[in-house]
Amino acid sequence: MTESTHPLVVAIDGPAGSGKSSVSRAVARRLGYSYLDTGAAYRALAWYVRDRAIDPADPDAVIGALPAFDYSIGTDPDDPAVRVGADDVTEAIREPAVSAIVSAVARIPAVRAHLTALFRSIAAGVDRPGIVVEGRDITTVVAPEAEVRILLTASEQARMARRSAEISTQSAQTVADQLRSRDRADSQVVEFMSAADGVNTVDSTHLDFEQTIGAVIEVINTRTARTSHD
Ligand SMILES: Nc1ncnc2c1ncn2[C@@H]1O[C@H](COP(=O)(O)OP(=O)(O)OP(=O)(O)O)[C@@H](O)[C@H]1O
Ligand SMILES: Nc1ccn([C@@H]2O[C@H](COP(=O)(O)O)[C@@H](O)[C@H]2O)c(=O)n1
Repeated sequence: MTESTHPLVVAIDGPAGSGKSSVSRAVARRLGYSYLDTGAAYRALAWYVRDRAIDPADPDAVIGALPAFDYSIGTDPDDPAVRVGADDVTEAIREPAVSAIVSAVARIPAVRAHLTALFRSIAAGVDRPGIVVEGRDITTVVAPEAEVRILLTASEQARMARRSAEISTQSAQTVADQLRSRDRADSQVVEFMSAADGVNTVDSTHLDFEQTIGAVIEVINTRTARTSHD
């Protein structure tokens, strides 16, 4: 067995509202790992484009905005602050107006290539022994060689109920419609509804939050024990 020189990568994908951010963050905290929310970068770009009145459906205009898009994110699970230039956009990127346009920005191949390179460089540079990276294409595109790859899923009904419990400013029906339409748009671009070869599925439909964290850590322990014996 040789000493690893790069942080152990735990890649987690899944549909909207499956618990990727909250569970990944909690798992990273428990294991003393870094945490990278890749959706935050797509959201921040959508926020930036909107802020500058650029049409998110115009790929050339969005690509033209990339060189000046000065993005940063914290990888400490206790402080994953998101900034664009001097603006702290941690809260703003969660607004429904950003959620409504993020899929249009995320479907542009040059945007995906730009952000994928950024994610890889952030993940390689962390100073903790591991990093949990979550999104839609982490197990398949961003880090297909990750030591641990997980599809975190839950039934549409469970995801909608959890999400609408968080959002008091919109009706349950509106929240459900938006979640469904974002998944539909995103799944035309990347596959995150079913697990790729070698990816472990954790279905949290009948698990509470704590049980889901436990199930993810169990996969990590199993996969890393196996890797260290290879
Ligand atoms: N197993 C679980 N049981 C109950 N609630 C959960 C569970 N997992 C996550 N949640 C809750 O579900 C909600 C959605 O979770 P989270 O925001 O982490 O999902 P997500 O996959 O990152 O969503 P999105 O892709 O839309 O950003 C949160 O309120 C979270 O606390
Ligand atoms: N790896 C990823 C991550 C996210 N996206 C796009 O960003 C949107 C927001 O992501 P959340 O995880 O915060 O919900 C998502 O709807 C996708 O459009 C992506 O394409 N790839």
